[in-house]
Amino acid sequence: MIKTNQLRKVYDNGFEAVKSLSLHVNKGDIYGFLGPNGAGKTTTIRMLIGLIEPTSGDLEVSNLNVKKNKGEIKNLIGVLPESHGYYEWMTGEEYLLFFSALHKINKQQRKDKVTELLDLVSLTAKANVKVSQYSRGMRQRLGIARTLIHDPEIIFLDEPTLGLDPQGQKDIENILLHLNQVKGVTIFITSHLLKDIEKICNRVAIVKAGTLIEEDSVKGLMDKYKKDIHKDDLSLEDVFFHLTSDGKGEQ
Ligand SMILES: Nc1ncnc2c1ncn2[C@@H]1O[C@H](COP(=O)(O)OP(=O)(O)OP(=O)(O)O)[C@@H](O)[C@H]1O
Repeated sequence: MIKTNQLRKVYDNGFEAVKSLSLHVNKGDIYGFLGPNGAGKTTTIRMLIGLIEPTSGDLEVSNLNVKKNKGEIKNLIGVLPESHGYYEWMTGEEYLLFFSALHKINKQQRKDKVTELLDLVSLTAKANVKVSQYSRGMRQRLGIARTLIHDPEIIFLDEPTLGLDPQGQKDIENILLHLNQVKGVTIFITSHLLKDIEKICNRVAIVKAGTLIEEDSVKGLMDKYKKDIHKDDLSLEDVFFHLTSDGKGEQ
């Protein structure tokens, strides 16, 4: 579903944020893309969605070369960036109707689609309330609904639970599990909340300083490292720290 081969990004100031990254995301995965701050996660997502050009390397999304098929890929993916603005003066329903029009969804189908999505993210009761009055959790759920307006095959979510309380985090997790299991959407997600990632992801990649350290199923990683980390009830977080901490902070 997503394939990168020796993907590399050197920014204009000469900083190499992503170094020879080869990733494989399968159809139907909930794929956790993990790494400390500054590891290159957002940079990688921006290349995968065609927002910035890689310096070198190949990347495919849905069997299409991203560099050559930007227009087509836009129709196949949904994106929730790390920080994004809302049109505060619109109601939740108006906001989704606006984006369904941008995606050129048939006029008759727009209202039905928006009603379905508001229900999916539990915002039906708030459909006619202005976004300016939404809590952070409601905004994130509305953002997820927005990514789904054109029925994408894959969604990219950059820290969707950032700043949410435990209930807000759980709500997002439940929506993502439903989308994946019932609708078959492939999900590429970054998060620093490793306990949640462990619960919902089937596969993960761990990156550090732009380099891939591991890519495996959650169970595969646990099995691989349990002999090195002597701990009962080993968690993904333990494996993450084992692989990424060297006493140094962000570089
Ligand atoms: N436009 C840019 N020009 C130069 N360097 C950049 C640019 N954007 C990001 N970087 C640097 O590239 C590195 C990777 O940044 P990126 O945002 O991709 O990391 P991240 O893994 O998403 O981090 P976080 O977990 O903090 O969101 C960082 O050191 C960052 O400062």
